[in-house]
Amino acid sequence: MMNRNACPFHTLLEKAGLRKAEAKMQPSRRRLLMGAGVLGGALALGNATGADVGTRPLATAPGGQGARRQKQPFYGRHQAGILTPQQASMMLVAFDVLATDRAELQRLFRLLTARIAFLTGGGPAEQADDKLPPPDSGIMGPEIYPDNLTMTVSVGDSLFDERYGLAAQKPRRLQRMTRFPNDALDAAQCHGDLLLQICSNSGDSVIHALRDVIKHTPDLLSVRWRRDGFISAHAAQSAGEETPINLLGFKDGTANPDTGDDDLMAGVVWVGAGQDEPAWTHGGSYQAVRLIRFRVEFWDRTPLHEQENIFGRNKASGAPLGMTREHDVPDYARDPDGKIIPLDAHIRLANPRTPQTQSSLMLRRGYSYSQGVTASGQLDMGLLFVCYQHDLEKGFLTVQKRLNGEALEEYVKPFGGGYFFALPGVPDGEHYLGQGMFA
Ligand SMILES: C=CC1=C(C)c2cc3[nH]c(cc4nc(cc5[nH]c(cc1n2)c(C)c5CCC(=O)O)C(CCC(=O)O)=C4C)c(C)c3C=C
Ligand SMILES: [Fe+2]
Repeated sequence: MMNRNACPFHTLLEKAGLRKAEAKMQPSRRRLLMGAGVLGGALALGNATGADVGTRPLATAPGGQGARRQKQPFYGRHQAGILTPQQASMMLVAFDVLATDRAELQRLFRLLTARIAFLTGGGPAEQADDKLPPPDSGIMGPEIYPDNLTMTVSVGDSLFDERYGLAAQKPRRLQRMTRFPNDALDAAQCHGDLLLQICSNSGDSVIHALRDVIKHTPDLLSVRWRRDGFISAHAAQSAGEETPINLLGFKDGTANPDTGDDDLMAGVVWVGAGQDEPAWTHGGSYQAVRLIRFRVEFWDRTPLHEQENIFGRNKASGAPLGMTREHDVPDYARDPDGKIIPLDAHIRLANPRTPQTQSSLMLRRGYSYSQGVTASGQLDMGLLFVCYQHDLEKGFLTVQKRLNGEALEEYVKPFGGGYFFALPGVPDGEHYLGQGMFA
């Protein structure tokens, strides 16, 4: 077999960051283990560089009280919840904005900033006169624990219509999601002026955070659609070291770019000065959300080798077909006819790993969903696909076009979602989310 290190093609890919996740795996696992010994229960992680705390692995995998005290700093150059290692519970909630003018919209963003800063930091639940409705729902008791909560705010293309005079400030690639050939979009579960991605160690903190926001914004926000998601508690507690398994039984997230590599994140995830985008967008990211139902009954009757050929990976280990370890890197140049990994395998279409397709990299942060049964009596479960990229067209749209017609389509049905722009972070307590839009 050819020595990969001597191969100029691999050297190029490595330079381009494609193999860095693998290279970084060992030190990051070592830090995790060291941290577990030193810190015991997890505590707040610093954000000294101003970068998203997710660029550093969580120091430990706490349970009980430790987990409830785990905190993701709110202030920084980027919002939390993007590079942050995936927490166990998530909710996507899309809103229509009811603000009647620009000043009211600014009030909304100030209010959201204040609530998120409080909820993610924790503290005593607000009390009031018992003749008034309690300010807090009370579902977490008298003390609000941070519980590793992140609340990531994104805006949709419709926020930049005529209502608030923001058209000139619209991120250049932000657009309304349109139908792909395999989609069956339900209008009631698509789009939104504003999207909140709420993630936490537990479902009750996620619900508490949602109820808090709704309680504070009755005249400013109206829920448009909502979905709850989860990954296994075990994968979540590993702080990014163990890849979650999706509801088709495959590890999902293996080949994500390394969130600990700041240069790579600057090129893949964050909008920056090198792009033809309004200055206020720098530090933000394009977010594509797709609600995808799985035909699990049909999938569970599909032979294993067919399932594995559809993804191009071994089901148990997550390794690319023909390889042994999950983070082994497929070598498509050595398999030009798809004898080992079929040419229409999901991973091969999604990322052909050529220098030309390097520009379509993205960071995926998907969650499973499961809720009852469909009208036709099938299990209603699937994937809340979420990905972040610095350019929606080069990232999600290009990859989705390559995936159109893939073998996996027989088993999945996208029915909702939308495209959003995740706002840049809030540098300090003097600023608020989205402030740059109003400059
Ligand atoms: C447009 C982007 C993508 C959509 C939509 C998408 C849907 C989708 N994916 C899975 C399951 C897996 N995806 C995997 C890898 C993978 N998927 C995308 C993009 C989209 N997937 C990318 C860019 C990649 C990485 C490819 C690579 O770099 O090699 C995998 C393999 C493991 C992994 O790397 O995560 C699985 C499994 C489902 C079920 C799904 C729903 C339609
Ligand atoms: Fe995928």
